[in-house]
Amino acid sequence: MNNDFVDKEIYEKEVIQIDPLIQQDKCIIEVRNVHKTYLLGLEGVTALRGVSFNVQEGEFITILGTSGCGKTTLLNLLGSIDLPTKGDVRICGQRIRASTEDKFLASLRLSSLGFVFQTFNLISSLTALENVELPMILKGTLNKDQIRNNAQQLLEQVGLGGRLNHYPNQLSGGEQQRVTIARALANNPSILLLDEPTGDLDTKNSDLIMKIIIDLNIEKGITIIMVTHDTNLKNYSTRTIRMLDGKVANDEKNNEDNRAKHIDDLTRVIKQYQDINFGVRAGTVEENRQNTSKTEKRQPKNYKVLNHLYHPNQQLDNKQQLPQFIQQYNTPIQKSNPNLQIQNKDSIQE
Ligand SMILES: Nc1ncnc2c1ncn2[C@@H]1O[C@H](COP(=O)(O)OP(=O)(O)OP(=O)(O)O)[C@@H](O)[C@H]1O
Repeated sequence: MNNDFVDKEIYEKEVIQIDPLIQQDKCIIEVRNVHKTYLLGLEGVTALRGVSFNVQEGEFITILGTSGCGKTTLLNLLGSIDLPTKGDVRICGQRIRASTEDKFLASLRLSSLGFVFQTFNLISSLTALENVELPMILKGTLNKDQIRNNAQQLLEQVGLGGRLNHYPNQLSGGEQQRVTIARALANNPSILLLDEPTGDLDTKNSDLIMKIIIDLNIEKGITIIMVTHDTNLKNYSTRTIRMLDGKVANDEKNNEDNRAKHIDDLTRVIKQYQDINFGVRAGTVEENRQNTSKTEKRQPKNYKVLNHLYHPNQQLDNKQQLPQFIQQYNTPIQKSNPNLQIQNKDSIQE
């Protein structure tokens, strides 16, 4: 990591109360009594009301709960996209709090975290290959050839070796989501955070995406945290957290045999798709409509393109802006975080 980005908080050794049953050395995320209140006009909207749990390295956690219970808010805090109003979040040993600098958070996200959202968030003016290259260019530790090779390999891993130079609008929804996964993996993240990754996909593409995610967890040991409305998807994970009204209502380990059976079934189904027609095509509008019974309808979030990788409010809409953008990224500018201004710590409703 570039030393310019290293926040002095890295060296702080503040003691946080850890559940004694959990092995501290394998704990990759710690969430302690986290609250989040958004200020909407003059009123506070409380999204999280005292959430605590630990995530162990290599876990695959599904977060379920009804609309508005705080799942996305929690995922954003776990990904350091947003900051808690009160409470402690530690990601890969780094403490995140309201005063943590944006530059440090952006660097942490770039190095350790991968994000996949329901809406694919690809840059429309860049090819699949260039979209996957971007996080590596921004990190700035590899040369041009290494970046190109890595991006190509990642796209091959998700079955898109034949689509390297396609632009997002030349790809199906499932293919775009696979590019997003390849991009999320570009800097070898320890943690992959997914918000409804299959929410906009038909069953076949949803199956294929899930298989890729499962393989990343089992074969590469990447810690997965996935928000979904599709309760069936919990069968592929090792643990399920159910949220209710901004709190954890239930947190339990999933049955390993049940998981293995569902993964076997999924592998078999995918093999059938590929036997019939190599690759998985996106569903037609009609097919997608028919498939919605499986997943509760959800309004897609209006994420700004790739904001999760960079500073808040940073926009990158076309290729021409890229060099200037990279230069800006490498220049230590401290931008104020709007969330800090709208939070009123005294107004938290317990
Ligand atoms: N930026 C914001 N400003 C104000 N209120 C917000 C903001 N983001 C979320 N909220 C509110 O916080 C609460 C939790 O929202 P969140 O998006 O985390 O829920 P969710 O469980 O992910 O819902 P869904 O499943 O519908 O996506 C909701 O009441 C929502 O209206």
